[in-house]
Amino acid sequence: MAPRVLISDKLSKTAVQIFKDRGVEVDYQPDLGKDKEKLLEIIGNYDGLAIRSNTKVTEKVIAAATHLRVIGRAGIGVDNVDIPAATAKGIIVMNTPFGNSITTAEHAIAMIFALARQIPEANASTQAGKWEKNRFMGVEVTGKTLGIIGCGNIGSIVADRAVGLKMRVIAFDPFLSDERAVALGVEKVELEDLFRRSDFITLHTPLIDKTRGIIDAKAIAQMKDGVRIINCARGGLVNEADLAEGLKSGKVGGAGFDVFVEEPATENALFGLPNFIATPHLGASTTEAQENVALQVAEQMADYLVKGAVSNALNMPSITAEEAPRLTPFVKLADQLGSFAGQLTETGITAIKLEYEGDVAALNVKALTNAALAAVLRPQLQTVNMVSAPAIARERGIAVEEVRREQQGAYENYIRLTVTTEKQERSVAGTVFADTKPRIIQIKGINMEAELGRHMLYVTNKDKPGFIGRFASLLGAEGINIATFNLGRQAAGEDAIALVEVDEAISDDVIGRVGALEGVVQAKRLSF
Ligand SMILES: NC(=O)c1ccc[n+]([C@@H]2O[C@H](COP(=O)([O-])OP(=O)(O)OC[C@H]3O[C@@H](n4cnc5c(N)ncnc54)[C@H](O)[C@@H]3O)[C@@H](O)[C@H]2O)c1
Ligand SMILES: O=C(O)CC[C@@H](O)C(=O)O
Repeated sequence: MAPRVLISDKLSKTAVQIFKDRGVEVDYQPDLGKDKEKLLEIIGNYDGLAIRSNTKVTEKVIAAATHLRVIGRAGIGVDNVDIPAATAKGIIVMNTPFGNSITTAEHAIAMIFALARQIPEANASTQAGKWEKNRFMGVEVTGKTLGIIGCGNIGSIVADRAVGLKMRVIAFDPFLSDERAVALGVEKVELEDLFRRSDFITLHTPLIDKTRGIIDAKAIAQMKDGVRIINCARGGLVNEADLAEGLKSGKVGGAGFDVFVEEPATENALFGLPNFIATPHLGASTTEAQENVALQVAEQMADYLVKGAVSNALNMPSITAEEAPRLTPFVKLADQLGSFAGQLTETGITAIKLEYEGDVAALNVKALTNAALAAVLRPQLQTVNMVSAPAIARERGIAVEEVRREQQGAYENYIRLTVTTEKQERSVAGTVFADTKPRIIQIKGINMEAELGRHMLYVTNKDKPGFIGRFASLLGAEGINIATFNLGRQAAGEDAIALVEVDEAISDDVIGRVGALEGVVQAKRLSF
């Protein structure tokens, strides 16, 4: 029977034709993304789901998707897809990482000009018959400083265009190498410096814990009077209430937003404020970009459903059909080791080393290394996948080393991942037992044996009596159920580690209070 794909958001008709040409049945329902109940009702009938951003692929949708094998995002951001839930169910999530980057960068540049010359307000006033020539005094962009927060795909294209406009371009991106900054013609700066020096600030990061509210009242206070702020990346990067205050007081001279905390944004505190320009998440909406992403997503999904070929997957490496059964548990282990280290890494990575020992060293470790690299980089780079990870690591000046030792040590097979940053070296090791379940067996040289669950808490502390009681009481008082509790320590009284699985995600408040417990050195929430 031919595989069936549901397209639940508005996609170029090119996608429909490509699916058909490649032997895939296709059901095009462009407004279904808005109808959550209907989606839940019918999703069980499909092998593939092609989406843009209107369809929210929640845990509930995935639970109802009894036959789903692949979700294809015609675009970049996959924050509308519960990737861990999809991964747990073996559903591949793919995106089209580059198809709309130029278009989105152009939207940001359009916002810069629209703000500099107040084009939307001048247009409305002129068409209202007012001819207010003196009201709309603009500024030139030539010679002005543009601060780019997040210099990845889109940020780099914005930089290139802005350099062409004779702007002075500075960028804050903790993962931007000095060499890449030089190649782009941008000056790499610290965030405070960027706030202090920029005439225009444009955001191009994913929305992650580190970037949520990266522009808030404190940041705005450090900026130049009259600064203009552009957000064509994700709602939530800028605190909307704080920006509203900035616009009202005149501290912020204007803001151009394509994305909002709540979308669709039909009401918002920013609407109607002086020199505030809004577009309804149009960053990717050009004929060219929509053709690109529709064509690419349909090709990728059809190739997977018909031939089993995997490309641009965010949760799966490229593996041939023959290798799959033996490699799969090790891919999962490599992904867990990388994800563990990546979530704990907060500064620029300089090197990543993978050591394979025992049986695993004889396998196609390339796929495993790629899986680990993608997982290490994923918290910072939304678009990274197993295919793109090695190139991105190279581009960012990260040295990747692979070591194989086929003789066995204490374990039949063993993978150790070491991440070196500008500040420290962190290693984590794991194995796969006969039950094919990956286990973490060593963190920072401390032995333990733990299975990783969806919601984990990682605590490092001084090994002193009383810690476990205080910790468990705090979680108990919050009604947080502990699923597994794994401990390890260097030696009595020295550094100790607790790796704890809990049944639900832990709030910022609770994680802060765990961190403040006596004896705790670090407390971090991790999700897998
Ligand atoms: N408006 C739209 O329609 C539209 C279209 C496409 C993409 N987007 C969004 O644009 C954003 C950028 O996309 P991209 O393709 O350039 O992604 P990318 O992954 O190529 O680049 C993101 C960059 O952010 C950097 N970064 C990560 N953490 C950071 C931090 N704490 N501070 C500063 N920089 C940090 C990364 O190092 C990376 O260079 C994403 O949020 C994406 O979802 C929006
Ligand atoms: O599909 C769209 O219109 C938006 C896409 C954009 O947000 C993305 O992340 O690619």
